[in-house]
Amino acid sequence: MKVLKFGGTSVGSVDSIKAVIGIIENNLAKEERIAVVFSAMGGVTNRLIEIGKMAASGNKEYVSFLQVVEERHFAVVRALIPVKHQSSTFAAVRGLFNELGDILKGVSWIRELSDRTLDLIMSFGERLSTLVISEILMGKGVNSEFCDARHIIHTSDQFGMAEVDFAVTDHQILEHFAKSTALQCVTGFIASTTDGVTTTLGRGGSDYTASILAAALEAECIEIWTDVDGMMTADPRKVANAFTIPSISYAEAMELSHFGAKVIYPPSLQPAFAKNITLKVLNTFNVDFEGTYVQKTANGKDYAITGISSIDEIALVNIQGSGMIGVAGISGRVFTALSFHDISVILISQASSEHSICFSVDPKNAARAIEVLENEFSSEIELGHIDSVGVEKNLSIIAIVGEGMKQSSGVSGKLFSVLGKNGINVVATAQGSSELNISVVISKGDLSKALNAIHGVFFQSETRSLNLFLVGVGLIGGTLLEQIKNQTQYLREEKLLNLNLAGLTNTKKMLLDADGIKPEEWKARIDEEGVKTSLPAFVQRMIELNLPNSVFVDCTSDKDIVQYYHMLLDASISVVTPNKVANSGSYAEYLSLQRTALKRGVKFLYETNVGAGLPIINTMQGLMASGDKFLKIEAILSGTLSYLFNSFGQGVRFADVVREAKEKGFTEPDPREDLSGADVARKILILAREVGVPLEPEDITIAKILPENCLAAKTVDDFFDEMEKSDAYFAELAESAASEGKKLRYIASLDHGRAHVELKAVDANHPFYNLSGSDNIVSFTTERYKDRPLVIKGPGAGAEVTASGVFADIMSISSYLG
Ligand SMILES: NC(=O)C1=CN([C@@H]2O[C@H](COP(=O)(O)OP(=O)(O)OC[C@H]3O[C@@H](n4cnc5c(N)ncnc54)[C@H](O)[C@@H]3O)[C@@H](O)[C@H]2O)C=CC1
Ligand SMILES: N[C@@H](CC=O)C(=O)O
Ligand code: NA
Repeated sequence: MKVLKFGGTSVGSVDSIKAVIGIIENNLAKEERIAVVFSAMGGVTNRLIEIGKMAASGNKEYVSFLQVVEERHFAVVRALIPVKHQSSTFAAVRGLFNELGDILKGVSWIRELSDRTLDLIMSFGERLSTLVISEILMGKGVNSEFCDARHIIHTSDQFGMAEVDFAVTDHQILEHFAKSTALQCVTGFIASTTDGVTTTLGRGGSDYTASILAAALEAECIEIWTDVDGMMTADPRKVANAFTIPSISYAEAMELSHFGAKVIYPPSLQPAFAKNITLKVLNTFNVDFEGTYVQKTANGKDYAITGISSIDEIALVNIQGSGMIGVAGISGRVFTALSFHDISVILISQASSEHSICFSVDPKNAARAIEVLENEFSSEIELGHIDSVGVEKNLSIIAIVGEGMKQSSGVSGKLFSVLGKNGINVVATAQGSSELNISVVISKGDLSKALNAIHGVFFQSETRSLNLFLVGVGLIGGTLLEQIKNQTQYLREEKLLNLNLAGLTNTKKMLLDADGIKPEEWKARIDEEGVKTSLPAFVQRMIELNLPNSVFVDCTSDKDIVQYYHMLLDASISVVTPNKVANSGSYAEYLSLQRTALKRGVKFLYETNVGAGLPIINTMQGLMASGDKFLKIEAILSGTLSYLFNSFGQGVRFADVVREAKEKGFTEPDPREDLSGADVARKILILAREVGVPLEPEDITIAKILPENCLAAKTVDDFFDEMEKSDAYFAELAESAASEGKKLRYIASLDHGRAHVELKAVDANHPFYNLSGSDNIVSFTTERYKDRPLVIKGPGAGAEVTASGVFADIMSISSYLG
């Protein structure tokens, strides 16, 4: 025996009822013994309540509202019952509406709507839907019978939420089902007193009906047919990656539903749970989908938790005072007083200091809760033993639920760590000793971010998202987008990582889209949908979006962008950049960025500030962290200058090589920065700071490469003109080195806390002699690398290597965020 229950959406329209009939026929074809329970057509119960209230208030418009409800049922009859059988069904439906019309007329006369009358009015919803569907089945030749549950389920007269008399009910159900072999189409939600007065079963009432039937008939299974794919790991409207939980225990289902998951209402399934009856939650609109099995014990688990649930809005009440410490009975009084006033408590937390108790309630009860407690503890408050009672609003609760928590350690660590890394403050927390549920109270504004971030870390085999916001789509930014485009599939399939480009700006236009901008579409989309660029607005919008795992990528050489780094890091958004401006300003600025990132638990990564993609900064940070001491750094840090000195000479003009370097993407957006030595100075300054030497920009001595006329050039074009004029000067530079068998090298060094940059001619014995192309080289002499220095060498400029260095920083943030 199997009991099938179809909810309001499943019987809400002609099409959905067709699907329901198909499901029933399938079951019958398998020769399964089944019983079916129906809710009222979607929305009808609420409409009937509204109509009842209108009638009671003397509003005559209820009549036309009722006609609309009637027409909905007629439309189903017209569509799904063969014409020759329609008239009897029309007559029966009309009969019910006449009866309901009379009742409402009475209500409008006496202007009173008691709970008892309301139950009677509501009962028409299920009576109508069930009657119509049983007629449809009969029209299709199915041997079926309409069963008005008021004849078999008997209850107390607690209208609105009547209590079932199981002894009588079970007996009547067995008797009724023994009488007939026809398929029983049973009205959900409704029942009656032994005197035949109509009652209803409260929230989840139709599930309750199915559960009562299944328990009495000792069914093997209840199928709850609804409009979603079973119970999900999280609310899919809030977490796009949520997926169906294949198997869940009664206890877990109970916890999830307590915290807002609305697919089933487990308390109403208690009779079935008590008899270990399996429950399946299935989708009427996706019949072949497996759905969720709810059983006493769930089948093997793939994850440490089973699901995440939340309550969007709660208020947190806090009562505290030194007079509470060690005093027995305080919490007893708090909760007795609340329960006496019917205030339901959602979560309770008390620190072991006993100095305060906090609990959360529905915000609409918050003011009353305070009043109740202030009354209860008025004398303690007067004596100063209890400070006044406080309330905090605009909060949400998130609960992670799962029996698997019992066996695995580190679940709460993971929860709090992901919240911390996303800058989400935990206001209160509670874990029951059953270890089935850990709940956290957070600010309402962080709810969506928190749900997505938590879902990402606990359901890792589902794809996680990193949200990228890119500023500057020039050479490096553009190449980065190209690399991301080419890697999207690999990252998704192999690393289960979705790089979601959530925002993009160039100097003209900007575009933000939390759902993502495909890298291959960015140009077209920014053209069509972009709005005028404003960096403050971009940053503000990013912060407002409050997406989890957000990363700001600055691929500009903008000098004013730095001020936003602080704001971003402070909002727990990581920053990745090849732009050296932030790290080469004042030391105080450098330090403050480092500190803010640390404080907020996010990352500020800038590997490409020095040597482009070469692992220079990471290597230094690793050595520093593990306690090595830097004694000396010597380095060639300019790809552009390296290329120049490797290429010019013997008839090749200096200005032409500079042009080539620019075309190859080695130079700064303004090549004067490379040739003036400024770029190298910034880099050695950054390296000095990385090893703890607090230098300022003016502390670096820079040897000049260019003659005065070039340095004085006002524009980049003038600069090239001046270089052409200085050909003889450069030829002389190259020749004098070559004549001694030497090569020119622009070497930066840090020694005994002093940094300088000089132009040297080095011979073949010098370790920096053998370089080619845009090679950079750094040589670290440290306490651990004293006899032979640690050397890193390779191309230190260019679009591909720089963009891939930025990409690697982004990837390291993704691993950090887990
Ligand atoms: N080219 C290379 O080999 C390396 C470059 N870098 C650094 O990478 C950064 C980018 O360099 P490139 O891509 O070569 O420069 P680029 O000039 O080609 O690109 C920068 C882009 O940013 C845009 N931009 C500037 N300010 C902006 C703002 N406020 N809002 C929006 N967009 C803005 C510009 O219009 C330009 O399109 C620079 O900071 C550079 O120092 C670092 C390591 C190596
Ligand atoms: N312009 C720079 C690029 C890397 O920072 C260089 O030439 O090295
Ligand atoms: Na680097």
